Amino acid sequence: MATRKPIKKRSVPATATKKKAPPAASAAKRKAAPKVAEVSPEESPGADEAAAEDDSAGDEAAATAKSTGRRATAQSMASKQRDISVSEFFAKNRHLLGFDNPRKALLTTIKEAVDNSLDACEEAGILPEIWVHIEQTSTDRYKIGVQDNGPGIVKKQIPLIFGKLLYGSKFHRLRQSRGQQGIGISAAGMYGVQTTGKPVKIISRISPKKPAHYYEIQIDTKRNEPKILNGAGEGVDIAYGEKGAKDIEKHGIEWVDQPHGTRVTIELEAKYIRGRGSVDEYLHQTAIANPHITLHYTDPEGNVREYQRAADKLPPEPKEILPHPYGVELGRLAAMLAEAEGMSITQFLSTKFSRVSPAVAKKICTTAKVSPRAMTRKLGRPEAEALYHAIQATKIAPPATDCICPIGEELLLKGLYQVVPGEFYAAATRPPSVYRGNPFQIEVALAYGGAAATQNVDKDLLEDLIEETDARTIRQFLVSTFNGLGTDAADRIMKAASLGTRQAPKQLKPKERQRLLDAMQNVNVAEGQTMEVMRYANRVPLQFQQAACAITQTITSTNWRSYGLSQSRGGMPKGPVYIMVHIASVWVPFTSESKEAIASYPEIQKEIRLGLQAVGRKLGMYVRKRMRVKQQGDRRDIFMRYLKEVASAVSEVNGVDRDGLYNQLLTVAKRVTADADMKLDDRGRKIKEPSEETDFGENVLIVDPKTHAAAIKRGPAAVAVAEGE
Ligand SMILES: Nc1ncnc2c1ncn2[C@@H]1O[C@H](COP(=O)(O)OP(=O)(O)OP(=O)(O)O)[C@@H](O)[C@H]1O
Repeated sequence: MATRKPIKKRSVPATATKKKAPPAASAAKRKAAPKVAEVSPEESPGADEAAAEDDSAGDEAAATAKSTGRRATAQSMASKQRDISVSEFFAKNRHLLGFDNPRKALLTTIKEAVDNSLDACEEAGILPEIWVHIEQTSTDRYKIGVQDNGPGIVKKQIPLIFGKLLYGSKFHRLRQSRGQQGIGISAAGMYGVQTTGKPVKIISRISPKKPAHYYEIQIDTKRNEPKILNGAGEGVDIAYGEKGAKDIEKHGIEWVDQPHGTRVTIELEAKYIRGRGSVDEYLHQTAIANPHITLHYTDPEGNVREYQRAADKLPPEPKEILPHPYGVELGRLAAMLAEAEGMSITQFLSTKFSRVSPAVAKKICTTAKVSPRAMTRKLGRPEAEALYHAIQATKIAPPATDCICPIGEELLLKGLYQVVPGEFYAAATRPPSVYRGNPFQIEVALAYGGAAATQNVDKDLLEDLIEETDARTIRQFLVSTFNGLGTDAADRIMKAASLGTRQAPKQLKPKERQRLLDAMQNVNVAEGQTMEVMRYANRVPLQFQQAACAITQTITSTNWRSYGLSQSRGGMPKGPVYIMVHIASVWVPFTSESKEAIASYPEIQKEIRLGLQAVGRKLGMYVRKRMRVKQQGDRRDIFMRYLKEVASAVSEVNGVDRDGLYNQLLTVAKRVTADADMKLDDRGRKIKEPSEETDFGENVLIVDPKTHAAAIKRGPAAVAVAEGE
């Protein structure tokens, strides 16, 4: 921003400020551009000069335009050129931050607050416990409250964190975290203020020995600065005990009493809809990828869902690293050299970059023909360029990788198994790799098949499930009760049962219930099913812009036919498959500030492909094996159908003992179709015949889908995670 001032000054020619304009033209200019006249000097450092020049430049512009017949002149354009506040920019372009519609606004707000809470807890070494409460305050308004048991925020930082865009602790460091830009929560607060006029309310406590602080904040978009509305601009302390509790209630907020932590409350224009891209889906997927968190979620209808932690250990702490020299571009290198005061080149290279020892630094200097003892600030542009090329030409060890923490194959398998029904699971964590000097790591997990849970339901169970559900329609009942059953499959079941889409499950007559049961047992729901993809970046689920994401693009460009799935060219593979892809990195390259899709860096795509291939190969082995079992089973059925007749006919012709011959033929038939009896253990190995063993390798799980606990979700809460209407 600061760099704009001299540019603007230079762009206004001296003549423009000297000429006196006729009064009539000046008035016309003011009328035509009221916005320019509104700018305050504080808002734009160059605005005062611009305002002074405004009249004369505008007048001259009008005169020149008249004489030349042009619409605008350089001078008239110069009078309109000024600084843009970052908040004003994002207020106008809120879609860039994920606030393009009321439904997404609700999700983005919760996501920013929850991600911050998780980051803060993990950084402080605290097992996270998070409370999320969504409350509807009018037809199109919701109040969201997100609290954590994190370290809290010191008093003076609270206004800056929640009332200033581009302010944060994560942007300038290279360390794996969910947030990285310093925009998220303040943008959510700004959206709330803009759509409802209500301030952001924050309570934070940093120690049980100190009172909590309470602030009501509004962002001043013109200046990108916080405006504190309570306590005469200072915020207030919340007293202990009864009095504090009453104060909290008076302010229309909540606080689950904790020795330390932060709660943010934002009221905003929003829409709550379940299903794909919903808050429910985000929280559910967050729980899968973060087994160490406990989450209490109260939705707008008052349903409370608890996700208890499955792991009592925090993920290892990611280390902060220095930039790797290979990833630093020329401009950045020149800026770093200029900033480094009182340092020799060798000192500079070995302290500001990772993997550069003094010996490597010397080598770089020799290649660049620069003295290793030269002081950084004495270097000109040609030396900086020579150093840049020398860095690229010098062999430097790849960046350290303890700065990234993958989820790990075992937890990936566990997480996927808990929520996705299937019979075959495989996971692969790739070794760390690097793009533009930034370390990253790719993980892929896959769940396949399992007879549809709908086919294992009998009459009594169906009655119980209908009794328990609070779904309003049959479609909602099917989708919410049977995990992995999409709306397409639900529609096919309803069609086969000749039931209407709006019928309520509890109102079905006995005959209709029977038709529903028959259809559930007979419709092949796996047919036409498309692979479901769950994308994650630093353990945060990505729910939008699927097509623009490097993960989706790599999945569709991988050949899944060789792994036993059908796939049209460049399309999503077909089959009952769930795939989860996670990128962990010190800097995730998102395609936009709303952090919804990963940019297609070739290094990242290559790693994703290798991860997909690793689980794909195991899937291929399993699918082929399963097909062989089925083929041999069909073959044996045919033999069995005719063996008795063959034995009788032969006995009639040559008089051999019919039963003896039948038993002999039976033994032969069983032997030649032995694969039909093949049973696999939970690692995918064939049981009984060790000689023909197939090795699926590590991190594969094979289960009996009929006994899968995740297949059927019971009770009213199940509807809450269902596909939306
Ligand atoms: N609940 C919290 N507890 C402690 N510190 C927090 C909390 N929420 C936010 N912060 C601090 O406020 C900073 C700004 O948060 P903000 O959401 O605006 O950006 P970010 O998380 O750094 O990046 P991004 O824009 O990518 O989300 C964070 O970097 C963190 O230091």
